[in-house]
Amino acid sequence: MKISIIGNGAIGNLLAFNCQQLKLDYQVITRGGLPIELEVTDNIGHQQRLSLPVSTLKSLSNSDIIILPLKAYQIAGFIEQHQSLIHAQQTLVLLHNGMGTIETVQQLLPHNSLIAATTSYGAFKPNNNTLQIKGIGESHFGWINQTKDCPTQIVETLLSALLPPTSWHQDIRLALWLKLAVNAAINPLTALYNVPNGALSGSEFQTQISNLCEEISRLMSCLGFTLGSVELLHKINKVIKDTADNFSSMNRDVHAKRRTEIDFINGYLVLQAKKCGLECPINLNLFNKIKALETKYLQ
Ligand SMILES: NC(=O)C1=CN([C@@H]2O[C@H](COP(=O)(O)OP(=O)(O)OC[C@H]3O[C@@H](n4cnc5c(N)ncnc54)[C@H](OP(=O)(O)O)[C@@H]3O)[C@@H](O)[C@H]2O)C=CC1
Ligand SMILES: CC(C)(CO)C(=O)C(=O)O
Repeated sequence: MKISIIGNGAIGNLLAFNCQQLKLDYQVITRGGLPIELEVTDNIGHQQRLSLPVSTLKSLSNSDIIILPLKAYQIAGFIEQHQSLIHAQQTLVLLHNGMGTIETVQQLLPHNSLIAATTSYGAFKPNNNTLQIKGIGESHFGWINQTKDCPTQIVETLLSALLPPTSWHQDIRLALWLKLAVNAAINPLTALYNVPNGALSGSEFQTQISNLCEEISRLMSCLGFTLGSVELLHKINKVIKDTADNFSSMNRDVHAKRRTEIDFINGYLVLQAKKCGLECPINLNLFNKIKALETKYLQ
C-alpha cells in the first residue's frame, strides 16, 4: 500500500519522517519535484538526516492513500486543479486545522473514500531542509465516505501507526468541533495580542474566552452536539497550559505576514451561526480583526 503525502510542509515532513521510521512505501509530492535533504530534530533533541522520496504530481496516481497536510485554504484549489489525476480507488485524508473543506472535497470527488483527521502534534519547519518535532500529540480520525472496495482495515492500521496515539471515531465531527473551538479561542487572541499560548490563562483573556465558549456551545447544541461551555472552557484551558510556551500557528502567520486560516476557524463558526439563525458577536469580532490585519499586509 503506497502513501502520497502532498507538500513538504511541517506536518507533511513529520509524516514523511514517520513513514521512513516505519519503513512504509511513500512519496512526497511537491510543486517542483526537486530532491530534498531533511535534517530532523525529534522531540527529545536527537538529530537524523533523511532524503525525501520526492515526486511530482504525475506520480500521484501510483498510490493508494493521499494525505493532504495542507493549510485549510489550499485544499479546494489542490483538488480542483488535480481532480483528473485522482482515481476513485484512492483514499483521501484531510489533515488540517479549521473546518469547511469536507463538503467541498465530497462535491468534487464524490466517489472516493474520504477520511477527516486532526492532530495535536507540533512540527516546525524553519526552512526547506529542517524539521523540528516540537511535541508528540494525539490524533483523531474518522471516515466521511467509504467505498465498497476500500481496504478499511489496512488503511486504519497504517494511519494509526503514523501519528500515534490515534482514536478512530464513528462520527469525527465532534472531535473536529472540539479542535475548532480550541483554535477559535487560542489562535486569534494570540495573533492579535502577539503573545504565546500560555498568556491566555491571564484574567484579562479568561472572561472573553469564557464568553466565547458560551457562544460556541450554543451553536454546537443547535447543530446537535452536546458540550457545555464549562467543559469547553476546561478543554481550551488544558491546551493553553500544555502548549504554554508555543506561539500558535495564527500568531506565526500574522508575524510572517502570511495568509491565516481564520476563514476556516472563526469564519466557519460565523457562517454556521448564520445558518442556525444565531448571533455570535465575539467570534465575529475576532474574525473581523484578523481579517483587517491580513488585508493590510496581504495587499
Ligand atoms: N505545524 C503544526 O505543528 C501543526 C499544523 N496543523 C495544521 O496542519 C495543516 C498544515 O500545517 P503545516 O504543515 O504547518 O503548514 P505548511 O504551510 O508548513 O504546509 C503546507 C505545505 O503544503 C504545500 N502545498 C500547498 N499546496 C500545494 C500544492 N498544490 N502542491 C504541492 N504542495 C502544496 C505548501 O507549499 P507552499 O508553501 O509552496 O504553498 C506547504 O509546504 C494546517 O491546517 C495547520 O493548521 C495542525 C497541528 C499542528
Ligand atoms: C492547538 C494550537 C493552538 C497549538 O498552538 C494549534 O493548533 C495552532 O497553533 O494552530
